[in-house]
Amino acid sequence: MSPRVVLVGPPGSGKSTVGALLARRWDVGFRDTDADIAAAAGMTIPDIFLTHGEDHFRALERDAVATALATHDGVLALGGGAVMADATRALLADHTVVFLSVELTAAVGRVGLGAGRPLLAVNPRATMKALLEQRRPLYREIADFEIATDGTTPEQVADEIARWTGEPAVIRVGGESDGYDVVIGPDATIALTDHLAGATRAAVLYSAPLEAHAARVAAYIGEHVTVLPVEVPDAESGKTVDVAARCWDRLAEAGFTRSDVVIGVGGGAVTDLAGFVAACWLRGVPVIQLPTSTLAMVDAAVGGKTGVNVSAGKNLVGAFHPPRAVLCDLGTLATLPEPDRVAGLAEIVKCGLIADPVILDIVEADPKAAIDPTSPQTAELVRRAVAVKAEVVTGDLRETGRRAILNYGHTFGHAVEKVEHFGRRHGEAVAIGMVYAAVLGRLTGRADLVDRTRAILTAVGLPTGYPGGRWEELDAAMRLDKKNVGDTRRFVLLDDVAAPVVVDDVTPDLMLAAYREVST
Ligand SMILES: NC(=O)c1ccc[n+]([C@@H]2O[C@H](COP(=O)([O-])OP(=O)(O)OC[C@H]3O[C@@H](n4cnc5c(N)ncnc54)[C@H](O)[C@@H]3O)[C@@H](O)[C@H]2O)c1
Ligand SMILES: O=C(O)C(=O)C[C@@H](O)[C@H](O)[C@H](O)COP(=O)(O)O
Repeated sequence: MSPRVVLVGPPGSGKSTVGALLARRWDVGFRDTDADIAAAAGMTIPDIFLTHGEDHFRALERDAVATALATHDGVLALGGGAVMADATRALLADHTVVFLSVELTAAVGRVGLGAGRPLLAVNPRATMKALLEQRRPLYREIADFEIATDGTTPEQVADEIARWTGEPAVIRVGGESDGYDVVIGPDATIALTDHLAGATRAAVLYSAPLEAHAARVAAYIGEHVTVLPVEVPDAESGKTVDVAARCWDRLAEAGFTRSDVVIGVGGGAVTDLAGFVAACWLRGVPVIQLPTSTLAMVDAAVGGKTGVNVSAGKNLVGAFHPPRAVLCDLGTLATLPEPDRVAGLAEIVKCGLIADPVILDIVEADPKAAIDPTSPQTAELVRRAVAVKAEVVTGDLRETGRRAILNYGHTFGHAVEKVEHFGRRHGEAVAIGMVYAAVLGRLTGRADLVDRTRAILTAVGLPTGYPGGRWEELDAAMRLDKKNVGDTRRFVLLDDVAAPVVVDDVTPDLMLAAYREVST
């Protein structure tokens, strides 16, 4: 038996409040070792200090922590000084420990001037400052995860801890009646059976690298529906009208009706194809997306854009067809090749640049963790990026206005993909496109984000330049961009981080100048 999570932190960090919230959320018990000590001694903590001294209290505390770690399976909060004991820190090494950090001002503001806290009885502010400095290294030594509680509510802290400990995040896209959930977690696939209502058949579209996962999905739903496995060519080679037609033939053979469901299992190319196949069959059947790449989770599978490529360009044929649900099983990322994980970070960084600067902070703080499919940072980055897209799409499903900001970096990025005959990863092209857009932003008098954009993309291994001598092809491809209206050329630029604007007044000279600046 072991606590689900152990909360440590200084006085005023909110351990007891957050601990009680988590216990209720998980329907488990909450235990506080300070309360255990007071109950066992039959007196308050201050009285223990006054009557028997701190050394005696610390001995009682060591025993109380050891007992709780061995006998409690819910949420456990330790007294602020418990980590001072070497023996306690040694015991905590085998448990999931979260450090709730708090800065001095907030801590003093929360605990007041020491009422009822023996260690803060004299000169509380100076004593608290010394405690924080003395104990912070010890908290960090034993913590698996640290969360700053300054400026946040206990509910927000509990949410973040729940996510970090693997609880699926559920993000709603659209309204309660016409929207859908995006479920993000280590085993999100298990939610699939919640979304098969009314279906007799399920066509599972997948490509070879996902054959094993698709087989697991088919086995998992096999007792609920008749499964029609449909293997499609991998990556961009599957995003064609011919492949879609072959899928429709398979649905016809299986007698697929409007109550049946298409399930896309794979990267963005598969989810785009699956969505397009579902959008057109019988003029629309439900699709459930099971994205297995970072990019598909944070972008392709969410938002309802479906489509295929044609010789004239990328994604030029398609439909808006929102899914019934999107299940982002983070566990599938373990087999995603690193270049594809890196490519997905481009769309995550994009979300940081257009809407959520915390994304940029997380990636800049630890680029390696951002690439690691098992890191808590990856889970948080996926959740934040999905939240950005969900908020934008909810307000503008068919890209009649604000949704265009999600296209940041794509005008030049899609042109790169076209010029390279879709041979380059979408995320890599978008990365180059974001540098191009940052240069255009500076050239048009907006914030200069070029260096920060280049630095963050380089830190995770994304390209930031493009060969020269290809302007005519690139310019011609950008003329076909779906954002363009009439003869105007529209770009999404940034007045500053999280301040996107859609403009149609970028001159050809500036477009060429920006290309020259990103040319390598
Ligand atoms: N519809 C939209 O709104 C939208 C948004 C962004 C991108 N897209 C589209 O998404 C596509 C890019 O998606 P992508 O980056 O996922 O590329 P992808 O679909 O080509 O997948 C990249 C490679 O990774 C493999 N793969 C995927 N998940 C895996 C896993 N868990 N384990 C092992 N291998 C795995 C795939 O089989 C493929 O070989 C592009 O076609 C782009 O246009 C669409
Ligand atoms: O969902 C959107 O809208 C986006 O622009 C998201 C993009 O990141 C994504 O690559 C999308 O597929 C591009 O849309 P498109 O309309 O330019 O094909």
